[in-house]
Amino acid sequence: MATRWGICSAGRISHDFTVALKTLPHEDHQVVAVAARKLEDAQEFATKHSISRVYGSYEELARDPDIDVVYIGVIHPYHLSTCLLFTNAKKNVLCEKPLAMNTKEVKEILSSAKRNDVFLMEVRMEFFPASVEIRRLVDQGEVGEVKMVRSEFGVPISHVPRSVQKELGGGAILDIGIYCLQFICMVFNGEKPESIQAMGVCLETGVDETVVVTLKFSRNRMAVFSCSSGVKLPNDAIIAGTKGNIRIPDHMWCPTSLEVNGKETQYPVPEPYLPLNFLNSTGMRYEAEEVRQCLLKGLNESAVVSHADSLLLAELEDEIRRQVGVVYSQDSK
Ligand SMILES: NC(=O)C1=CN([C@@H]2O[C@H](COP(=O)(O)OP(=O)(O)OC[C@H]3O[C@@H](n4cnc5c(N)ncnc54)[C@H](OP(=O)(O)O)[C@@H]3O)[C@@H](O)[C@H]2O)C=CC1
Ligand SMILES: O=C(O)[C@H](O)[C@H](O)[C@H](O)CO
Repeated sequence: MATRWGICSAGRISHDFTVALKTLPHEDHQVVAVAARKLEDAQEFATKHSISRVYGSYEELARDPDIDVVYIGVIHPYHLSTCLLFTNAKKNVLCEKPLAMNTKEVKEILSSAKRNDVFLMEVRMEFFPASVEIRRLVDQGEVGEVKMVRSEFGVPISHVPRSVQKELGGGAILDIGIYCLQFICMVFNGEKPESIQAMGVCLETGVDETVVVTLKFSRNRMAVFSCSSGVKLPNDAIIAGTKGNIRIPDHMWCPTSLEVNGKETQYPVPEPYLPLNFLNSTGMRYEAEEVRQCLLKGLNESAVVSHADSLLLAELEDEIRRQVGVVYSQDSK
């Protein structure tokens, strides 16, 4: 029996995720419905992706009994409301990053998933083949004890309204710095840092443009990352251990190659059948398959990206924003 997906929103990443799903066997994954705020947007999306069921509201999708899991691709400020809508409708959920605007919202989402006994996961980078290999190398001590992790993600996206306008969830940390945090948490296996120091500069809109963060972990291990919505950075990452290192040479948030002690290996993702909005988005197919496997086993969370992982990420995001001075309206509700 195929896993039947409903797509919430007809936006850019929803397009990419749908393309990613179509790279998987049809007998395993089927996109059966799409919902958007405007019916015409959903209809246009459905035509492009040959989706049979079309809804002009998220509520109609929530009422569709033939959906096994909903992919939420709305912008960050609407992750809470849509996660609550679908979990309360007993729907399993894969929600885009960041899971929500702050820790309080994440806790509300996680408790709703638990109360409704449904699966929920935040979109993360852990499932790319290159990320799977990184986890294997680190777990097996191939570079010795990891003592230092460095990462960066900078792209000039000040022209993207949702990346810079506070009411749309703008800010580098929640949009792109989150990948650096995910990477660090992945390498250090979800361990909470002993201390964190952040410094950043903000736009006139009150959201962070560029942030530099240092994290100290137990056993004198360190991590540092920088993110910026104002400039392009090399966007590589390195994991330095006592016996060697692993380097992600480019686009560390959607990795397709690794250099292990200087030896490079490619980990390609499938070619898309339609042009993508974002780099290497077909790599999201691997997370979709993780969802399917979890549902087949009757699990409500993935062991690879657990609810505790999402909670830690939100707590780190909150602390960085506190130190940098970024406050969203959602923080005072
Ligand atoms: N995993 C990844 O690689 C990526 C993840 N993302 C994440 O995905 C999410 C969406 O990003 P992206 O696709 O670029 O966003 P879009 O700007 O394409 O918006 C996505 C959808 O959000 C809804 N929306 C947009 N603006 C508003 C608004 N002002 N009020 C209410 N609803 C609105 C619309 O839904 P509708 O169609 O129903 O009208 C829209 O289609 C973000 O949270 C982002 O962090 C983004 C890029 C890559
Ligand atoms: O998740 C992402 O990859 C980011 O949202 C986008 O890549 C970034 O905002 C550039 O559009």
